[in-house]
Amino acid sequence: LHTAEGVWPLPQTLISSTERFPLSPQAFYFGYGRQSAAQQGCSVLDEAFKRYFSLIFPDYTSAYGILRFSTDKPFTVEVSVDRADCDGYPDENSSERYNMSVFAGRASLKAETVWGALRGLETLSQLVYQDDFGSYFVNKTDIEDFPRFQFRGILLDTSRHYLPVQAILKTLDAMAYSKFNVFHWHIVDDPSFPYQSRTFPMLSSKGAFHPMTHIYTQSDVRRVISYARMRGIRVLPEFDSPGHTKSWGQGQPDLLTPCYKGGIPSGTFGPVNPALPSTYQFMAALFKEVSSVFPDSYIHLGGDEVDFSCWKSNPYVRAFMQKMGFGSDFTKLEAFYMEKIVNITSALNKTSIVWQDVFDYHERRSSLSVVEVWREGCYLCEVRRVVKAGLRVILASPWYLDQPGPTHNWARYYTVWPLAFKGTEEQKKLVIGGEVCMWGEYVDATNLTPRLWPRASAAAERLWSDEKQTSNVDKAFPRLQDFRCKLVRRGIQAEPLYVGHCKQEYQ
Ligand SMILES: CC(=O)N[C@H]1NC[C@H](CO)[C@H](O)[C@@H]1O
Repeated sequence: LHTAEGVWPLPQTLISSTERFPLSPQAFYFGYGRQSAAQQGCSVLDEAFKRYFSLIFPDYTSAYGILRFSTDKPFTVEVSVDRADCDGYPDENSSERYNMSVFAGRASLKAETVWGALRGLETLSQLVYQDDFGSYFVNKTDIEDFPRFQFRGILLDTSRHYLPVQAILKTLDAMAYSKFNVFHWHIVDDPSFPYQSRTFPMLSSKGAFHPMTHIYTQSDVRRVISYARMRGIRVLPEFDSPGHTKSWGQGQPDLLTPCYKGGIPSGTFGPVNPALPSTYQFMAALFKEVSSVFPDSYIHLGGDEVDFSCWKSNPYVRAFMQKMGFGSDFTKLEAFYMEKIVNITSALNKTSIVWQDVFDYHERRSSLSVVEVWREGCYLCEVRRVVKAGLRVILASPWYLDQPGPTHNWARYYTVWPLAFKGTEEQKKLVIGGEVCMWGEYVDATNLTPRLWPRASAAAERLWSDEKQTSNVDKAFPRLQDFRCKLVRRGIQAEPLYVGHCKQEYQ
């Protein structure tokens, strides 16, 4: 697989030939085109040139190299971008389009933005191959490429199990190899609160599994955001409420609803208490901090799986319901609460994403922006309902990779057709992309990587490539096997798809 067929995800249009050019590491250069708006000193690309040199020539060390690679005909990769957004962040509108031509002695990579250039460098790194003697080659190739969907995410859950920062950075590396561009950080939940808030330090000192070893300091968070930016990956933080907030109550007394039994508090707590003004003051202060720590203009507010029984048992909440005219319809209370939080974050210039439960409960859906569809069943029916309401959709349902089941069944994540519902072109445009969810109930740093890769890469091709060219599982299988060996060579412990071998096995 030495042609562009060997690139995963498959580029939109590619023309490659059997003509090939030898490469020698000590005569291989990255440079900026004269017309490029970005030039030397562009942080994202300078870093990428170094990173991709090592990825393209993994066994090259200067001493070793000189002995072996004699053909020192120089090969230059000339990168040109229209916009020098070198010090900015990728966002939901960033163009990732690139065009690349590879011919004798030279490759020309052109893109609108540095983010598109990063995608082209990843493709180039997958086009280079070694013959059985270890010599490097690249075939003559012409590629025009761009993503089918703008939002291509991976969710990690760092509450059910704590993930060391190194595991998160490793996942960001692997994401870039498959051209994912959003890291959805489900950072806190019921069991633990590892985010160290400077406004409310008690949240992690009381709510983390351990206040010193199982936390993310502000510098840890900044490191993840910076590492992701260098790879053209957005970091989308999720602070899920009003449910999934048990750990919040440890550090913030009075935040959660006291459940009642027989007319008196039972000592257990439920979702965030929607009846207290102090709740919204706390939330406003927390989201004010979160909005300044995470630069992305989107924020995920959760809103999934709210159990109403505790709210029902609490006389003060019931009285609040009467006062608000909600009667005994608790979905109105959840909608009221979510609308308040959406308003808090939009006042902070953030666009919110919520799980589909919020949409399902809501009448006044106009206050919502993006809905993430995650429930099983006819998920395209749900997608259709959401786009008919004029809202944008992220599809996660078919890609819950944390779920047990025939884990080797990568085809199950490949044969997904996100737009296979009755709708207008306008409505289909509202499907902005999809997301692979790796929830943490049974996952920590010991099994995260093999459970995520290469199965998530099956979704990556669905989200990046042209559907017509990538709808045949039998044609994809050898390509994904080949790509899995590239991941292994790059130090990603991607599990095997079936019987076979890699030239270089993991060790
Ligand atoms: C939106 C959502 O998925 N909520 C919960 N659903 C089941 C998941 C495990 O597969 C997690 O527990 C997650 O917190």
